[in-house]
Amino acid sequence: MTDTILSTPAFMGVPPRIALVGNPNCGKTALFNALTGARQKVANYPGVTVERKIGEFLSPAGTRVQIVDLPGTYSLRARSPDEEVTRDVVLGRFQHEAPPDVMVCVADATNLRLHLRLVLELKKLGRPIILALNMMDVAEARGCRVDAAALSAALGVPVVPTVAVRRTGVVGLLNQIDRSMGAMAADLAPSPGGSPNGSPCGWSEPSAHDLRAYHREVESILAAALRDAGKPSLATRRIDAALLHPAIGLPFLFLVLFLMFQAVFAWAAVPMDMIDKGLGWVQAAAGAALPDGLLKSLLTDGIIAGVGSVVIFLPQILVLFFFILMLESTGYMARAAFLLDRLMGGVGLHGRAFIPLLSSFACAVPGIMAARTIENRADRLATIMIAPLMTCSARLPVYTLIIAAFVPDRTVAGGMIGLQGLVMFTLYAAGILSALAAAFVLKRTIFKGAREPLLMELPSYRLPSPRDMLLGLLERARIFLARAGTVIFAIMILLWFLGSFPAAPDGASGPAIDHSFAGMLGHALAPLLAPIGFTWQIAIALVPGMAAREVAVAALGTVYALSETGDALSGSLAGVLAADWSLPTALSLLAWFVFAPQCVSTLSVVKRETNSWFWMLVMIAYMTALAYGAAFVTFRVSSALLGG
Ligand SMILES: Nc1nc2c(ncn2[C@@H]2O[C@H](COP(=O)(O)OP(=O)(O)OP(=O)(O)O)[C@@H](O)[C@H]2O)c(=O)[nH]1
Ligand SMILES: [Mg+2]
Repeated sequence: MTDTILSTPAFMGVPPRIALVGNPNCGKTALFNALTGARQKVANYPGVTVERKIGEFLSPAGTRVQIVDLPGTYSLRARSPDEEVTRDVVLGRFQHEAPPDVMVCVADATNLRLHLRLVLELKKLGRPIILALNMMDVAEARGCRVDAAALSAALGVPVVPTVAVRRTGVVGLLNQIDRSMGAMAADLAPSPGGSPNGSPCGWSEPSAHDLRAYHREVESILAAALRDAGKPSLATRRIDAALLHPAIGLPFLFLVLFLMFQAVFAWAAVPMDMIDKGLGWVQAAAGAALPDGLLKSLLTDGIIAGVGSVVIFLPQILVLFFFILMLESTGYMARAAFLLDRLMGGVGLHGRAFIPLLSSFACAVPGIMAARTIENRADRLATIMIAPLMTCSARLPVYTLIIAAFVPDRTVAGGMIGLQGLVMFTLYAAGILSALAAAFVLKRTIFKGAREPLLMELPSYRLPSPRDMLLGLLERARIFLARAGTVIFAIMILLWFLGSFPAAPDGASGPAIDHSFAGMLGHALAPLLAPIGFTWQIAIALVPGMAAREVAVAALGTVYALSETGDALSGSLAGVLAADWSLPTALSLLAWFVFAPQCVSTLSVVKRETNSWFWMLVMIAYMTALAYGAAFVTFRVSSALLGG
């Protein structure tokens, strides 16, 4: 059989392609990761995967197989952009790609009544199908018993039980994939004319009548194969009785979010201090070991001061992601969406907008992409336009740096609440409230439309696996450090160059950076930013800050290191800022960062997802106006109050 696969014309040159198709949250991506060793995002709410992801594996028969992970969908009657991706890939309409050779339908064994309907819809396409009966561990625990052989006979497709998160059944699935490809190749050999690789013609959206017919067919299949339906999870019901309770639900959610910001400060303090000391030591050692000159300046002022000022925030990023990963993997995320549905509706947003917005706390790019799960275009655009107002993790270093420099580290409310954490919480709240306000305005002006109800499956609660949490955090650390080591590193060298050349003329007074290219740029921009209280050093830092938010911090590190007239940077960057800026300037810069248009990657993903330059330009314009206005008001009001 192996040989037939390898020598079959259909597979010559191109590897055979397999697609994972199924309802949302049934474990497709977990299975994809188990098969390919990839680390695609797996989380416990519907709508995690919103684009197609491609991987590869070697089948037991030695065939290199390409596998496509797809967004979850309930039917091929796609309604939202993520579902359209799945429909188009399955039907072979996606970017002129041939349809997959074999489809692996993934179904949640505990919810077959819902999941089998899609299997029937796919079967109608007349192409090879394998059913992966996933979540068998959960089914077993709930006393739900499915007879896989009877199910296979009733459905007419091979069935393989799996537990994707534990890789159970993966070998069985691989063998079945080989068998299905072998059978396909054997079918092909005698009649090369009837290519199953051609696009399946004759697909039409199932009508209401078809859907009813599928429903009846599912019932008769279940009658044959479901031995015991089992009981729904009691734990999930009990937890929901408390956490979705009208009086407890919202306060609990706010408590969780509040704790998250307190923890970002409290838990991260010690490791950050250690990194700070370590960096100081490295900087001093490098300074002492190297002779004065360009190399020493590049290393200590450019690289260590710049990149180091970003790396120090790693612990905070990890604490933030620890909370986000917990919310996502336990299943609480989908509950939070329901709890906030009323609030979202109040400003005209769709309930589904909650997950894109919460994801934007990590980064606006995946947040904006998650808006693909929203069917209505006006609702989707409104969500995309406000997503960058949520405070992304790259802004965390900027906030922390300024807070550390200007907000005293003490507790308020009788020692219960850290003041720095409270200020951080306020900044996040400012972002959230302004996003809601912007949505309110947008939905009443540009994106008018009736509000649609939120329909979303609530997943069962799950205990996050410590291993997955650890891997998830390591992945975040890797991404963060890789950025510090590549983008930020490169920009710092460039900035160091621009800040060091041309050198100051003989006999000039003041720091050399005043006479450099960067200094010229800063001084040129300064009049524009003077009304909002920014110094020329801030003006320099804002420009590379467009590449990535945290670069602004690194840039301040380098600019101030080069501005020092004495030896190397004395004391921490926060200390230098505290001495150089007035409090109104610091507050004004915080206000700027709450609203200012995001990094280049965010803007380009807005362009891609809306498929228009127009919305990207609108975003830049409205956010810049907001940022300038907010910084102006903050600077003027605080200057007046503080008599500055
Ligand atoms: N207990 C158990 N949990 C599973 C199994 N497979 C997946 N999960 C969990 O189910 C949740 C959903 O898994 P995903 O792989 O993200 O599901 P998906 O089908 O890709 O979801 P979408 O991308 O939203 O369509 C995650 O919390 C997984 O850890 C399984 O076999 N057993
Ligand atoms: Mg997925």
